[in-house]
Amino acid sequence: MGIFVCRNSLRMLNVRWLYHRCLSLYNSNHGFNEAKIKEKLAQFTGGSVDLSKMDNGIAEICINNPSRMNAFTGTMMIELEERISDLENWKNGKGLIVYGAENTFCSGSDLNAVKAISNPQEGMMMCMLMQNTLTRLQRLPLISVALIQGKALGGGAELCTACDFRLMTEGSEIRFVHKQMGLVPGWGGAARLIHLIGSRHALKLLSGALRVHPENALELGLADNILLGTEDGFLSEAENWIMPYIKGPSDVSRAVKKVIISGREQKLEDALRTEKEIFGTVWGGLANLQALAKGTKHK
Ligand SMILES: CCCC(=O)SCCNC(=O)CCNC(=O)[C@H](O)C(C)(C)COP(=O)(O)OP(=O)(O)OC[C@H]1O[C@@H](n2cnc3c(N)ncnc32)[C@H](O)[C@@H]1OP(=O)(O)O
Repeated sequence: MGIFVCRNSLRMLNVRWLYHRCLSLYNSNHGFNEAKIKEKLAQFTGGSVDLSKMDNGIAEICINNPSRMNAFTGTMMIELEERISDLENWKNGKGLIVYGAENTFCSGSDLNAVKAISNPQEGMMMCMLMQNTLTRLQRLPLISVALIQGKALGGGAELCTACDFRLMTEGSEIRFVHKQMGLVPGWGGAARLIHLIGSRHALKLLSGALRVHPENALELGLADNILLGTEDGFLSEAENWIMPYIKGPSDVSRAVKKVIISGREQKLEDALRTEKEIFGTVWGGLANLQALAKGTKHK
């Protein structure tokens, strides 16, 4: 009996380890040394990444470093990874809102940290850590929304592309300022932007470091809505906006997000097979049986 329990726990651990390897892009095979770059980043302190999970199945991540326009210090990059890990293990979650403290989104990476790790090796490690984290954010079985107030600059612009939807408030802007810093996006923002708006528009935004205002973002398909309320009401407006998409039981809502992830990321045949597997998790499930028993109509 003891051996059976032990074997089972080992299998579960193995499955979880494999699951995390699949969700992440880089591991030691790619020359990525997570412990080493985290040790380095831990030297650049300040700010925090705060997570709150609510009973209605919506979580909020607050990028919190207002004295530097919510720029990501080293410790904040580490914390973001920890918060995403936490959300990966939150089995009742349905939605996620990512926003910045004090009415501005995020001004990218902390320039003090950038200066101190400007050698290419460490820059690449930081880039791999952030790509891993943002890819895992994008692959969460939660419907995610970036609430953009004020400015989303550089890495902040990249962060917002890792969410499923973007809501912008009046006067806000998304701007890939990398070129003006002698850089290109490194947190996966260019690849995601091309998926969102196509390579022609993406090229304009990156090569011109253009400011994208809400109306323009709507036209491009980069933003999904413009919020017109007041500063203290934007978070609840974002919650209301996401509600219709996360209505109903969490297993069904999470299954919907999972079929979208596989359809987006896999080749058609693989995506079809994955869709079948996910279908099998909801077919004959409680929500399915209840809908059948009620004789649900869709008038
Ligand atoms: C792969 C990732 C690539 C990247 O993310 S590279 C970083 C890209 N971001 C930037 O270059 C942003 C540089 N900052 C700016 O352009 C301006 O500060 C910004 C955000 C337009 C705000 O302008 P203002 O409203 O006039 O405010 P301000 O300049 O006085 O800023 C207030 C305080 O925040 C600081 N701050 C803003 N962005 C920062 C950053 N990324 N890293 C470190 N500190 C940053 C700024 O230095 C100022 O601090 P202080 O009050 O002078 O002590």
